[in-house]
Amino acid sequence: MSVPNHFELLGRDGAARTGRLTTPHGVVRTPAFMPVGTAGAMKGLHWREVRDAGADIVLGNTYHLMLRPGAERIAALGGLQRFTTWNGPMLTDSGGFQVMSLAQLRKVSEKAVNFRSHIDGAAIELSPERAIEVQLLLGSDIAMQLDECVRLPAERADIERAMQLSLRWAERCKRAFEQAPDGHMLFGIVQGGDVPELRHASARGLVDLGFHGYAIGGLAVGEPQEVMLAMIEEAAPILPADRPRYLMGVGTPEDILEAVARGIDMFDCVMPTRNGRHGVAFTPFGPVNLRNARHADDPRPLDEDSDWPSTRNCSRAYLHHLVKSGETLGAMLLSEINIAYYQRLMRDMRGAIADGSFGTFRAQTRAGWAQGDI
Ligand SMILES: CO[C@@H]1O[C@H](CNc2nc3cc4c(=O)[nH]c(N)nc4cc3[nH]2)[C@@H](O)[C@H]1O
Repeated sequence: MSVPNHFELLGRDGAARTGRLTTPHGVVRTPAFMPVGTAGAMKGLHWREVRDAGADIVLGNTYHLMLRPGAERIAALGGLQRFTTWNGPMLTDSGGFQVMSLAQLRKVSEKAVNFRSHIDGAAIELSPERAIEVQLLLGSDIAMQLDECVRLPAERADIERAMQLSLRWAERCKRAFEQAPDGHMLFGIVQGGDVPELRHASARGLVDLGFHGYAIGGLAVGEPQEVMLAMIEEAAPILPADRPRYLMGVGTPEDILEAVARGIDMFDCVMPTRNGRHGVAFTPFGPVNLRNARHADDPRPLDEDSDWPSTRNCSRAYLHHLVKSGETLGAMLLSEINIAYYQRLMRDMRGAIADGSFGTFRAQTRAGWAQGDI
């Protein structure tokens, strides 16, 4: 039985693509950046700011939400969209990655991953079937398979073991997802570390199973950018051209630009909000650290040409003062400024791909970042 396709390719420019992904809660324009609302909130922002900044879809995490407030409780309260009042498309990660990075005393077996909650030490078992059950209870529009993500560098034998386990878990997730309501999607996740032939085997195995979309995982885990980009080049051409491709956990504006140039459609990363909370703004001329004393008397805004009010109106001196004073408003303003910058980058890439000028856009954008902040 073929898997329904909710993705429509609208244009291509080289390997770069622009399209539309239709979900039960709305349409997602691609290339798309998904702000990360891990535990059902976007740190430092109201949902209306996330929406106004141009985000079509946000990400939530199974691991966090199943531990607190609990998947059954969110289902009883109407599902994640109603519970959070975001009310738009949502993608949920399956928990595989968070278990590896957050849980204590975790043990991976064929059956499941067993761990103790980092919140209260409760013993938890997360199987492929439970990971799907949780995401169906949350009601996310796009669910992710349960997988095992190996941090790099790693031994080839361990990368291969985790890749093969993830493929077997992909099949179990696909079976468990058969009861999902119409329109909801399940993405497989390509593993294989930094080993090309393991990336090929993983991608081919997932395509043989058939998914609504395909994520490339096991990256943005400490490897150099050139390794990440090389693994995209190994995996992307094997994935169906008419289905969405999602690079998990990525990344900086440059990572995203270069991944779009290699055929990636969807991204998520904590960087815009995390760096915002640490006083760093993303701009067309590269990152600007507002903690730096050089901003103390600077009346200029971060970018007078920006269409985002805070970026165009707040002086660097004010942002520097807020950050140095530890005012909450500093973290809030820089988080919205960064989310708005990422969404503007995605919007500009969609336009450049649509009119065949992505190559020029890529060169001009990189030149702006290289110029640095003056
Ligand atoms: C380097 O910065 C740290 O790393 C994270 C971003 N990097 C990342 N790589 C990921 C890989 C996977 C994967 O293989 N599978 C599943 N299911 N989810 C994933 C989620 C991922 N996120 C940030 O959260 C930050 O803490």
